[in-house]
Amino acid sequence: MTDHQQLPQDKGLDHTLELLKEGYYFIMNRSNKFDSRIFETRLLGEKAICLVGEQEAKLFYDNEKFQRKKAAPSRIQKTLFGKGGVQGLDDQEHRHRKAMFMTLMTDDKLEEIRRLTREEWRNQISDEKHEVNVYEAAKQVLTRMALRWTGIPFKKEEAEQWGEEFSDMFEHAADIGPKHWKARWSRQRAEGWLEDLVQQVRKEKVEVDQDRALYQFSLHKDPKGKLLKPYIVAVELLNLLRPIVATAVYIDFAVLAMHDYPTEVAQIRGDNGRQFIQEVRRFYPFFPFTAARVKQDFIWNDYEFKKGTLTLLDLYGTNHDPVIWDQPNQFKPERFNDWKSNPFDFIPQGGGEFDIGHRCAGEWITIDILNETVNFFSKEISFDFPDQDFGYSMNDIPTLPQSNIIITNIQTTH
Ligand code: HEM
Repeated sequence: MTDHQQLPQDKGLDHTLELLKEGYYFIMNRSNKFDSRIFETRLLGEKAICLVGEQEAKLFYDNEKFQRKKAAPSRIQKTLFGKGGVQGLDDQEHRHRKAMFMTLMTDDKLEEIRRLTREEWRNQISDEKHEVNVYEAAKQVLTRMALRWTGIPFKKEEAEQWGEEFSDMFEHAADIGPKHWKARWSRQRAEGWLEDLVQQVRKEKVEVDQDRALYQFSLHKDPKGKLLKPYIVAVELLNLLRPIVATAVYIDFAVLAMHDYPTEVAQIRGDNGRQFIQEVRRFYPFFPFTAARVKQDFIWNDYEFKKGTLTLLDLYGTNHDPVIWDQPNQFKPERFNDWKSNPFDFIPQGGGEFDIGHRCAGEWITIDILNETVNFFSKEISFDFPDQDFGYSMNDIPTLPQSNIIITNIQTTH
């Protein structure tokens, strides 16, 4: 018997099917039912603790209490993350690898992200076009931008194929059946291609810009002073390429927001784009939650956490937590006018610190891509929204507007 409080328990043998059915609402539904920001459930045959809220995020990002080793399910590793990448590392090894990513996030390199995004949107929609599928166009724009930014040589006609493979990894990560296998196959192909490229860079058989990720990752040394294995470099390059292309999901939602909240478009034109983008990242669903394991036994708020227990932090739920957000289910960019954020309240891309924690390495890149894109759509082109299904489901992960957002009668205005 324990003297500590019992965690509210989601009764039943396993709740994986409910997770698939309830999608983004799975943790919130139970948190509301138990009137508790912490509860216990069972997923994929094991006990899991679920957390939602700011204080709970603070707990989750405490490196003394949680670790990432073996936190991601194997099927997600084989599609979304890859094996041996930064997401699954801890402590000194994690800090060292994360620094490899964060040294790319300089003002100059972010400025280049903005310039390349602008250029590639202009290339994509250079002439008047009758109809554009925004999601598909965004993936193509971002694939070319990401390959250029990382310094990866490619032929123009190959870009679309690479874009499809990068997309398979995040579009079908949680699927079962043939789509899952397609995602695995895409990852294997992309890793193989990048591994070869890394070997060529090391043997100086290909000319590459030394300032770019391809070169820097290829020659990066681990804490023991050894070069990373080529397949690990490939996994980490995909940790840049894949999520840059995944930003197409937010782009699609940003254009949906331009349709659903037309008064806000005037605000963007008046240079209030940043608040609009932050609200897109808060309001629309993308990553439902993130996972870690208890590093060592500890007590928190009189609840016992046992070493090794899988623990999920609800990112979507925390971004819709009424304790943090006034009218969380309303789209209100002005809430960010005077917003004083801390590392644990606004967490669409994870919380905590960038350098010592697992917060998304590409958060600034994401904001810059969205900024340029929203500027392009609101200031450089005019277009119409034909009739289409603007709805999106809350149980597909990741979800998208049913129609992918189609725009017609596109004219450049500059
Ligand atoms: C589409 C927008 C994006 C979303 C929604 C997103 C979301 C996330 C989330 C939820 C995490 C995990 C946080 C955690 O487990 O605590 C993460 C980690 C990461 N993201 Fe992103 N991300 C996005 C864009 C990017 C971009 C553009 C890049 C790189 C250019 C990137 C690179 C990474 C890396 C390397 C990690 C692992 C960090 C670590 O484990 O220390 N992400 N992202």
